[in-house]
Amino acid sequence: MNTQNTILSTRNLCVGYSGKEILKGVELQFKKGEFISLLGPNGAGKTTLLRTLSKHLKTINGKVLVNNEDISAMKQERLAQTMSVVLTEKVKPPLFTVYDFVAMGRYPHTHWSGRLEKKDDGVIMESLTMVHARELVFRDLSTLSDGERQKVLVARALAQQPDIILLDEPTMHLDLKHRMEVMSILQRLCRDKGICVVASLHDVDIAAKLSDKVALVKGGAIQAFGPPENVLQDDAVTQLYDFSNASFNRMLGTIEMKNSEKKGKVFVVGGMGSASVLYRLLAKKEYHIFTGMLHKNDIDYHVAHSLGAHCLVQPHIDKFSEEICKWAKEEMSQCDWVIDTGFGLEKVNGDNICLLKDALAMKKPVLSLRNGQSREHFTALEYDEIHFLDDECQLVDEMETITFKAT
Ligand SMILES: Nc1ncnc2c1ncn2[C@@H]1O[C@H](COP(=O)(O)OP(=O)(O)OP(=O)(O)O)[C@@H](O)[C@H]1O
Repeated sequence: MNTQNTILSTRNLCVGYSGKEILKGVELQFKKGEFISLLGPNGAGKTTLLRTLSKHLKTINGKVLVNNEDISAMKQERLAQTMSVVLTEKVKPPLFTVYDFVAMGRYPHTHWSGRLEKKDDGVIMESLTMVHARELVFRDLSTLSDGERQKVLVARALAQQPDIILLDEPTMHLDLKHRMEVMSILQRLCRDKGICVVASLHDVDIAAKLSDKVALVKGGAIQAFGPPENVLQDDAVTQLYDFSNASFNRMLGTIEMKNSEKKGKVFVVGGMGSASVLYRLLAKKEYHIFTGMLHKNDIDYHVAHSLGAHCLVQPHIDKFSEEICKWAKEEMSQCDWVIDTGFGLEKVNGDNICLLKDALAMKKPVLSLRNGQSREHFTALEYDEIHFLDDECQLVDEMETITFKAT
C-alpha cells in the first residue's frame, strides 16, 4: 500500500453510538490535496464517520491516524491545528458579526489569553477572500442567507489553517449557483493549498465530476473506495441508492429517470445526439420508447438505454446489418407513432432514412423535427404525409392533440 502523502487514514475502524456499530472494517487513506466525497443513502453512516474522524465521537474499535499519529492520544487543540470541521447544523449564534465568527477559527493558534494579533487579522480576511465573502465581514451572522452562511462556515474552517477539512453535506439548503460555487471553492482549496477535503454529499453527479476519490457507504461498511471513474459504475450507483425508477449512467455522469410506460408505443429514429432531449421528454410523458438504429458509441444510445428504452443498437460504426434493419422494421410496425429527429444525413444514416420511408409505406403517423434542405430527401408525396414540427415540445403536444381527437 502506497502511504506517501497520506494525511488521514483509518485502520480497521468501527464507528457507532453507545457500542452499537454503524460501520465496521473501515480502511481508508486520504492524501494531501485530495477531494474525497462520502456517498451513500440517508442513515448509512456518513456523518457518524465524519464525527469519528474528527474525534467528536469515540471509536468503537480500530484507529484514526492523522499524519500517522493516533488521534485518540492527541489533545483536541493540537488536532484542531491540522483539522477543521464544518457540520450541518444551522448555526445561529446571537449577535456575532461574520468577523467574530471567522475569528473563532483562530483559537488553536492564538495566544493562551485568546487575544488576536495582526497576523490573525490577516488570516481571517484572507479566509473570507478565499470563499468570496470579504464583503460580508461586518454583517451580523444571523442575517446571512444559507449560501452566504455556508461560505462563512468554510471561511472559519480555513482560518484554522488546517491541512484537512471535514464537511458534512456542505451543499445542503443551497441553490444550484451557490452549490457550484461552494464546491468549486473547496476544489480550489485542494488544488491551490494542498488541503485534503473530505465531504459527505448527496449529488452523485457533482461528486463524480469534482472528487479525486469517492467512498460508497452502505450496509454497515465502505462498499468501495477509489477514483470516481473506477468506482461509480452504472450498477454500483444504482445499487447504492436502491434506485427502482432511475439509473446512473457513468458515461453521461447523470441520473436518468425511468417512468411508467402508460401511453402509446413510439419508435424514434434518431442518432448522433439528435434524439436525447426528445427521449427524456417522451419518458417524462410516459410513452413507451423504442429506438434505432443506433451505434453503440452514440450519446443517443446511452440516454435511451438509461431511460430503459428498447434500443436497436449496433456495436460498430458501420453500415447497419441486414438483420438489425429487419428487426427495426418489425418493431416499428408494432408502434403507434414514428418520430424522425432530423438526424444528420451522412451516408452511415442512409438506412434510417429508408426506415422512415418504410414507416410511411406502413401508413404510420410520422412526426418530424427535420428542417430546411434536409426535408428534400422525401418525395413530394411523402412530404405531405409527414407532420413537421419545430421542436420537441411542439412535437409531443401534437401527439397528445392527435390522441385526444381520436378518443
Ligand atoms: N446520536 C445518535 N445516537 C444513536 N444513533 C444515531 C445517532 N446519530 C445518528 N444515529 C444513527 O446512526 C445511523 C447513521 O446515521 P448518520 O447520520 O451517520 O447517517 P448519514 O449517512 O449521515 O445519513 P444522512 O445522509 O441522512 O445525513 C442512523 O441509523 C442514525 O439513526
